[in-house]
Amino acid sequence: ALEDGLKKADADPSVKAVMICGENGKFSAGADIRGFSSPKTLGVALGPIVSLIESSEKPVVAAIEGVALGGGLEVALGCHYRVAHAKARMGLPEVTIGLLPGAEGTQRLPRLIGVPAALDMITTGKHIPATEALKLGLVDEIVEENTIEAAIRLANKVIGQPLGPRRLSLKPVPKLPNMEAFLQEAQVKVKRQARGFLAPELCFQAVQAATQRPFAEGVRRERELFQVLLSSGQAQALQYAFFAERAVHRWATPGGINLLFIIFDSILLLSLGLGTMGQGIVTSLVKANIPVVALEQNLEYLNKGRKAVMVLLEREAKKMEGGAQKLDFHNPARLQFTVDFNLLHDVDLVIEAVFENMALKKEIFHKLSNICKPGALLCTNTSALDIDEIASATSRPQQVIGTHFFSPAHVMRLLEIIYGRHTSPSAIATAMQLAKDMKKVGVVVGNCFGFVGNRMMFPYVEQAVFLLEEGSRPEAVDQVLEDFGFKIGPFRMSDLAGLDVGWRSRKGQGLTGPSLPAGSSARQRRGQRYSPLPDLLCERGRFGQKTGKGWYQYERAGGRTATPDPWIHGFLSQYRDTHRIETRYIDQEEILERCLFSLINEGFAILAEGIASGPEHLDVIYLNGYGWPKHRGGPMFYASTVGLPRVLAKLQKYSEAHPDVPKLRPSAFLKKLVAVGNAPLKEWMSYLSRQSPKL
Ligand SMILES: CCC/C=C/C(=O)SCCNC(=O)CCNC(=O)[C@H](O)C(C)(C)COP(=O)([O-])OP(=O)([O-])OC[C@H]1O[C@@H](n2cnc3c(N)ncnc32)[C@H](O)[C@@H]1OP(=O)([O-])[O-]
Repeated sequence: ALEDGLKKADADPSVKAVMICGENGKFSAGADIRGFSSPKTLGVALGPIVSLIESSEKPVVAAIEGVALGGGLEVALGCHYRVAHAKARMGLPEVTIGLLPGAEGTQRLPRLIGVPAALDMITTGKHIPATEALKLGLVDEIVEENTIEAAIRLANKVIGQPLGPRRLSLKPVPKLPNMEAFLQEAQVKVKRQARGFLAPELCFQAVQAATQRPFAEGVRRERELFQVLLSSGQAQALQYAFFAERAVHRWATPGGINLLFIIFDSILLLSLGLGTMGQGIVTSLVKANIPVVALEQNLEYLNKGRKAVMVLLEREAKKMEGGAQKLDFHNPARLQFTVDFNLLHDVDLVIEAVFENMALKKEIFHKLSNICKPGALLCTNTSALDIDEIASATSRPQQVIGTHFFSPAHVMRLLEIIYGRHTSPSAIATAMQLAKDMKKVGVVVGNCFGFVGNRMMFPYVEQAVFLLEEGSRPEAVDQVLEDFGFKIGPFRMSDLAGLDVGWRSRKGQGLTGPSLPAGSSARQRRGQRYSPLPDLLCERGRFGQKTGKGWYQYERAGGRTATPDPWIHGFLSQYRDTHRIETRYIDQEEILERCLFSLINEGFAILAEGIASGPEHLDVIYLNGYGWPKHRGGPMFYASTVGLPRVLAKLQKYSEAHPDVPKLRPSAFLKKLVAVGNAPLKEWMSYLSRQSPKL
């Protein structure tokens, strides 16, 4: 249609100028991402149209409203002028779906805004607001009112003016005094951050080509690189992740009720507890423009919490400077701090964020149930505690719901929304809407120990520790998982989070500490293999970064640079001697498979139990809350690419070698999927009996 329209306009002498706009207040979100899974190469098809626009003998003006993303922005780059609405956003997000801007965008953008800004946009895929686009020279004008009228006004004004200087393909790439050095440094940075993810590096190479070759040759290079990415497998993983993230918005209750939208105009939200988690939650709420009251039990904690929240908010306000949105946190109508429990009477929604202690949480929920107005929703921030037990302390269990935020809560996008036995559909819908307003990815999951994310993490960490017992070292295990694409391996992660957290929980479960029955075997609990290694480290005060020592050593307490610790190596070999464990060499394949396949195995058990609605939900949780490398699509998608028969065979092998580790025993659901012939991921759920789904 675009091509036809342009040709008609060119051929019609009464047409003096052309304006291109989108429908319904959106310019374009780019190519249909679903189209990339077909072998057709859309980039090759769109590039010539962009060239056609640029070569028009009549001025072409883009009227950008809403979004101009990917191929949409590339179309706008072919236009001679660009007018944007002040609220519009622009970007070349192809990198985030494993591709590059393949419609000549990698060649035109650096010519328009210079190499540093173009590289930044193309290798990160970030969306920028119109105000920033104006500063960069990406658009010629921004308007507050009717963008289309403004674009037509501009088109009329420029009729007759020479178009040569407006054709980006004819412009040289702006020179930098130190282009070579700049590119070298940029490439190192891109490589370091990519960790095996191809698209950012190939995006870099395409922009580099723009600096080294004439336009037409640069375009050829861009197409070659695009084809490499299209067939890399990574693009498929990222495109799967894009749709998986949207699929988690669709959920249903056992009765089949699916409520998507609950609109709240003004909610007064109370965040209870101002520790690290509470501080992050309050910051996120303020950023989402939701009026919030932060409550603490005494003035000392309140003042400490308030100070920390203010620091976070000042930092966020700085980041948002120049943007359309302003943070309004000095206004007491938007954010107030209090120790007055009476304010509970008026709030619509409470997020309790005190520390993980069932007795304390129940006491608070009993109090909330008595004080809060009848419709108020009561959320508990917990990473493992039983929602039903917490709800049992109230007279309104249908309004109690778990909201598992991830630390730091103002940064991490994931929000596990945990549905108890009595939670109502509207409570779930409200929590999902809250997640959306907070720009988080809400995933509805059932109630079980550790919910989805942590429950899958337990066997992964367990295997990592067993591997140490058998002969590996923390840095060797971490290296394998970091090479796979995780930002940090399990031991670095454990040092960061604090070993004492798990220790407290194990003591609470009677797995270690004073409540452990006398005469318990050192390496067995309840008939299963158990490793006391993390407990032994904690007993020696090695809590990780906070104490300067954990699985690694650090420069000081609170230090962040992990160095392998000879003490740990000696301790491990002594431990193996004590327990008569023969040290063996463990190769990278075994490390990777035991850690990942045990985690995936748990995922199959979770699906079979109806704790999550589908594999996409598990993947979204891992991609947004656990640092799973995006270009591998999430653990369940990864399992489907490895092939379920292989995952099963390996689990069987490791399970035979370690019969006292139940988490290595292949789940019945995995076996069934293999038995029916390695079913594709989108069909998995159809093989489950729908007798008693929790979700
Ligand atoms: C090589 C050739 C050159 C071109 C390359 C490209 O352009 S690559 C592309 C470069 N472009 C991008 O990467 C942009 C990707 N898109 C976005 O970033 C966001 O969707 C948004 C900012 C446009 C709107 O955010 P929002 O929070 O307001 O809404 P929302 O996110 O919930 O989406 C609503 C519905 O639209 C759907 N859908 C959206 N876009 C696409 C698409 N391109 N395709 C297909 N579908 C798409 C989405 O799945 C959802 O469907 P559902 O679940 O209702 O059935």
